[in-house]
Order: sequence, then C-alpha cells, then structure tokens
Amino acid sequence: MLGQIMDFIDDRKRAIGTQITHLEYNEQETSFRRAKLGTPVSTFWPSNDFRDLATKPLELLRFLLSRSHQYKRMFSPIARKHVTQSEEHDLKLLSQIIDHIDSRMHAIRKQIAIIEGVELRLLSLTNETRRSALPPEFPQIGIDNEPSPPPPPPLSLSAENSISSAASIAHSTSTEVSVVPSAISDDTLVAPNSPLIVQDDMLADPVTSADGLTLHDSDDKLWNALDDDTPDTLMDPPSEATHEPVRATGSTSTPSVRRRVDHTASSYYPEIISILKGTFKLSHFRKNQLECITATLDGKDVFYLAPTGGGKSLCYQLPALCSTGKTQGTTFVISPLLSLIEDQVSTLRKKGINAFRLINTVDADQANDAMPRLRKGESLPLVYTTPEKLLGSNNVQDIVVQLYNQKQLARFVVDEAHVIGGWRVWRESYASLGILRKQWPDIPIMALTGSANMSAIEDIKESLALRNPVCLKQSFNRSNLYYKVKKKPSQKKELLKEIAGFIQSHHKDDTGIIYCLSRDDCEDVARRLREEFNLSARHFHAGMDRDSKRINQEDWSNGKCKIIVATVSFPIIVVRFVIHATMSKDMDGYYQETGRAGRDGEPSDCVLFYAYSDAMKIQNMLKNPHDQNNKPPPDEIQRQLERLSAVVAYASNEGDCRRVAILRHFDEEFDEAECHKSCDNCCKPGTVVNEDHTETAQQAVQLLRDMSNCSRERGIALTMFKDVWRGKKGATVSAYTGLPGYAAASKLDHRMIDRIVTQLLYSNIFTTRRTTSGNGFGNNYLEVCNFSLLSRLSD
Ligand SMILES: Nc1ncnc2c1ncn2[C@@H]1O[C@H](COP(=O)(O)OP(=O)(O)OP(=O)(O)O)[C@@H](O)[C@H]1O
Repeated sequence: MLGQIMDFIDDRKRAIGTQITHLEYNEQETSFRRAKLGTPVSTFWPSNDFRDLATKPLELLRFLLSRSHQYKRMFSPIARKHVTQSEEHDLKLLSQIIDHIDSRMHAIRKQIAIIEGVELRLLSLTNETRRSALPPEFPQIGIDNEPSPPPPPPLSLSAENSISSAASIAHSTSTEVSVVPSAISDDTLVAPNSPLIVQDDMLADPVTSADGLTLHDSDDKLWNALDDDTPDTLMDPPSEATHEPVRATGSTSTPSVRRRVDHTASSYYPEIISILKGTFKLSHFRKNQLECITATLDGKDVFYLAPTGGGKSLCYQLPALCSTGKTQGTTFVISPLLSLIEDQVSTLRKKGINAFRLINTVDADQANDAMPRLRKGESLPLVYTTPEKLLGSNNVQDIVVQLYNQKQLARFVVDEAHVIGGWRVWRESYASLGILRKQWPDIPIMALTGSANMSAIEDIKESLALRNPVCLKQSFNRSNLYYKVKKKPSQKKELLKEIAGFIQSHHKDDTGIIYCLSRDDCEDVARRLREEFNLSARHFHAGMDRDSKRINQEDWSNGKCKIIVATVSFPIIVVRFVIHATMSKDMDGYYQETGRAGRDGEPSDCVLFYAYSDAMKIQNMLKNPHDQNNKPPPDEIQRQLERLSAVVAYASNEGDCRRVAILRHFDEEFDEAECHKSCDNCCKPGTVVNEDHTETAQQAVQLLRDMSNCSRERGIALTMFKDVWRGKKGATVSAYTGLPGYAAASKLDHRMIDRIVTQLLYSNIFTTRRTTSGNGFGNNYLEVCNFSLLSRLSD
C-alpha cells in the first residue's frame, strides 16, 4: 500500500516541487494562488485500507515509517501555510496527501507496537483485576479503532525549510552560488530531530557518572539576561477538558495567543515557591519555568523548549515533589541516555531529593534502584527510566497499572523529546511513546527538548498525542557566545598548532572542550596537546574503560586537566571555550555542543575549524556506515546529507551573521544588529557584496561533463577538475587543455572556486564516487550527478 502512495507521490512530486518553488519565489504575491501545476491533476487516489501492513516484517515496517516521515516532512510546511486556500486545487491535494500519510503512519506505528509486543504485553496484564484498573478508553488492537488524524494546523512560512525536493535544489542552484550564500541555509536546512547524542553513548555505558565532571554552574547571570530580552511566553489556549479524545496535530491547531497569566496567584504557588527555595535553594524562576510547573500541576500537557542549560530539569523535578496538583504520586522521567539518568539521579540524591532509576544496571550499588521499592509499595516521587524499560518490561507495566489504580501516577516526562521522529525511528521505543496517551489518557505528559524547529515540534506533539499542550518556548540566542569559523589546516600538525596557540593566547587557564570526529582522533589530539604543547588535555569518549574514565574525571575534578578532547558523548560541564576540530554532522549537534560553553553566562568562545574534506569524510561515513546491517534507508541517508549540508553552508558562509544562521535553523528570526559583533562575520570590516555566480556554475558543470567524456582515467579527481578549471599548465592536465571550459575560472579567487564546487556538490548537481584501488586505497571522483539540473541551470 505504501508503494501505492509512494508511486502516487513520486508521480506528483516533481509537479508539486515545481509548485512549491514557484510559491517560494512568489510568496509575497497573491497571484501564486492561480499558479498551475505543469501536469494534470490525477483523479487516482489510494485508499486508507492498510491491511497490507499486517503481513509485513518489523524491519520493513520501520523502513516504511521512516519513508512516510520523510514525505511528510517534505510536504507539511508548505501545506500548513496554504491548505486553507481551498480554491487552489493542488494545495488541497497536497493536504490530502499529508492526511493520507498521517493515517498510514498511525497504522504503521500501531503494527510495529503490535509486533514488538508492547501492546500485547500490556494486554496480557489485563486479566480481570487489571482490566478494571485500566481507564475505560483503553484501546483495543485494531486499526479500525484508530481515530483519523485531523488536518495539520496552519503554521508560519518559517517552517518551510525542510523542503528538499529537486525543485528546491534547482532554486538554490540559481541563487545560492554567490559570495554571500545566505539563501543556501534557507533552503538546505532540514528539520532536525537529529541524534544529539551519539549512538556510542546509548545504553553502552550504564555505569558512568558525570559527578566528578560537573562544575559549579550558577547560570543566573546568563538566564537573567535572557529573561530580559526573550519574547513573551507563547501559550496555546489551555483547555479545561482533560478527557477529550486524543487528537494529533489537530489539537494544536488553535492559533497561539499571547497572554500574561499571573501564576503566582495559582493555588499551587505557595508550595512551589517553598520547594524552590527550601529544597532547590534557588531564589527565583527562570523564564517559563513557573508556567511549566503550574501547567503540569494543573494536569495539562506541556511542551517545553529551552536552549541547552536553560533549566528544563527543574520543570519536572520540582512538581514531582509537590503534594498539591491535580495528579499525585510518581513522576516517570523517560530519558534516552543511561549516563544522563545516572547523572541526574546522583545529583538529585546529593541534594536530598528522593530520585530513583529504573534501568537495567550492572552496578552493584542498588541504593538508587526504584524496582525493589516500588514492588514493596513505597511511594517514590521521581523515577528515571528509559523508554525500553517503561514500555518493554512486564514488571514495570504491572507497577504502572498498580500506581494508576491507586491514583499514584502523577505524570510522564519525555526528556530529549527531539529523539522522536528521527530515523532509527530511532529508538523504536521513543516512537512508541504515543502509547502512553492511549493507555493513560488522563495522565499529563510533559515533553522537553533543547532542540527543535517548527516541524520537529509538530512531530513531537503529534507522536506523543499531546492534548492542547501548553507550549513554552524560549529564544535560542546565546548572547554570551562568540562564534568563529576558521579554515582548517590540511596538516594535523598545523591544526594542533593553531588550537594550542588559540588556547594559550585566549584561554590560558580556562577550561574547554575540543570536539573530534572519532575516538582515535580524540585520543591522538589529547596526547599531542599534552606532549607537544604542554597543555593539560585528556580524552573522553564512550569507548573508554571504566578506570580510564575515572582517572580522567578525577584529573578534571582536581584541576589537573583543563581541556577535554571528546566525541559528542561528553557529560555536561561548564567551559569557557568549545573548539570543533572537526565540524558537527548537523546544526543541532553544533548548537548543542557549542552550548556547553558559557553556561554560567560569562563570555565564551566557540571556534569551528572547517575543511571541506571533513564534510566529505562525514558524507562517506553516512553513505557507507561501518554497520552495514543497520544502514539507514536511502531517504534517511539523503536527509542526513542535507543536514550536513546545512553545516557546510553555515561554515562556508563568510558574509552573514553566524547568529542569524544558527537561530534561523530553529525558525527564529534574529536581527543581526543584535549580534553586537559577537561573531567573526559581523566583525569583518567593509560591506557585503552579493554576486550571482550561476553562469560560472553552469560552466563548471559543462566542463566536468566534457572532462568525463574525454577522460580515459577511472574518474575525475576533485583536484584535477579544479586545476583544469583554473587553467593550470603541465602534463597532468594536458588531456583537457583543448576543452572550452579549460581555464574558464582563471580569474576567480581559489576560495570562490572552492565555494562554487562545494555548492554544486551540496546542491546534488555534482557528486563524488568513491572507488577502492587494488592496493586498498580509496579515491573520490567527481561526477555530474543530475543532468536534468544542468538543463534547468541553462534555462
Ligand atoms: N531558576 C533557576 N535559578 C538558578 N539556576 C537554575 C534555575 N533553574 C535551573 N538552574 C540551574 O541551571 C543549570 C542547568 O539546568 P538543567 O540541567 O536543568 O538545564 P537543561 O535545560 O536541562 O540543559 P540541557 O539541555 O543541557 O540538559 C543547573 O545547574 C540548574 O541547577
């Protein structure tokens, strides 16, 4: 059946893509409504009969779900804006496609849950006694029972950046190859939901605690400053009804309104403030914290988005300790990371807060384990668990039923909610969390994330079936961070010299993190910084044994080590500088990693060493992952490449304010005047000049085609192509000197040549093909990927 819709969409994609591009060009004009598609509207429509799913194996279902997500992402943003324009037949069609994909995704998720046994396990609990414990709405397995999803809510155009169709590529081609490629990031940014925390930290490291690594991070200064200049709380109008039928995105379709509510007048406030001061020893709330706490105590669903270090944890930790509130008892916090759970539990227990973990642990010390206590019927305010444990364990399910029965189930908290919606869908159990709402419709859910743009937010709300959630969002701007991108030297020795020089001159006695791509690199960089530059660097990654981790943590705690060279799996600390020795794989990762700097509000530096070759390395890793058995589907690889392209666009942009680019990724408008020269581009003297290099790009495409046609080699290496285009002389290029494009770029600066080639690669007009020679060495050859785009270029 998915094949049917995919075929249908594939047929329409090109036409819709053209339409979308057209709309983007004319978004200010009313005439776009009358724009016609290039192909006649099909009368064929696939049915909503999804019985085919029943026969599909789990792997295929996951793949299908991922593809459906991909399609939805592509079509949703534009449809949200225009779906109301009913006179535009094609846009109506677009919204019908999305509805259909929605229904399909519901059905696939349900089937996955059935196969994984999640629902079956829950049902197996429903013997006579247990069934009576369940709410009357307890759903039966059966796709027929599925409520049909309402249409997606209208949303602002700013969410349109996830479109990655051929049409948008064509659009970008004609406009983006410019001195100031600001438009690139507009079009190439893709909705995040990215794994902010790498796989190697997942479940692999149940015993690591970050205790020793946590600095005193009183962030008051930063957050007070933020409070002053962040926009008002955005709240969706809350609904009084808590027993409404579960609705997906439609539940959020009511337009947001700005309203100020005096939360200090709420009946919960006296207890809230007493716990804030007495238990947490804090004097006041940061932006949105009180709103969030009051809403959850009032039994409402909450979606809470705040930048890293914004104080999300307090929003569920504090209400968990309240005895007032509509729901009482245990707060279950669902977190994807074992190391984060361990860290949170031990930090809270040090403060005298009764937090427990509900995970599979090999730790001999079971003092923090929730299970034995819950079995004994002890009342535990705060229990951290993983989605797998919560949904997959019969024992845990027994206990949840029991707590619910006794009205001792206070709320579910989904931390790092951006994990929902990525590929790997992604931890399947995260994607299955929608079942919480189905099983316990009247238990409030709180979703927290530090990284989500508009379409990701919609995905989260929909997947968790949040009901009229109170949405609290905060500006992502980190005004105390200085962003800088530097050209990465090709020799590692030179890179280390630059890094060491920067640290010695700017941060001699400060703490900092250096991010590397691989564990080996991480170890090597730390060692060489120690040995060759006398810097107190230690490596840290999830592949280390427990003793080495402990030693490095101790060295950090006692000040012997000031610099941590890490992969992305490093526990939370406050540092004065973050250096990316290799670029991040996506903008979310980059934002999270740089966000480690200056969590105390003091000015801090974020330096990215960028080389296009790193992007190629990552691209190859994405296309050819080590674990071939776990290779994402092609569509997902494409999405990851697009996310990578957003970082390339960011890093290679030498003109636009970095802050604007970063915040745009989170759908946040930012006036570059507010940057106050706190990024390298804003500090550059002179004015920005826009240049259109479309013609040059066309020449490049033609030249590469001509070179490929006359080459007797296995392929055209990137350097060879550039040499020919520049008009290099000598024997190596002699085969190509007669071509019309030879030396066509002789007057261009070499950086401009690099940027044009980069943009052609990331616009999918050029691609690279990797071949391995007989002696095992790999070569990257440049090819024209999409000839049809070439003809569009010349139109
Ligand atoms: N109201 C407050 N006043 C002062 N400090 C606060 C307040 N709320 C939270 N903090 C402190 O801010 C720091 C960061 O909080 P927290 O770890 O909850 O951030 P987070 O939003 O979860 O960040 P991340 O996304 O990085 O996990 C902690 O040290 C916490 O104690």
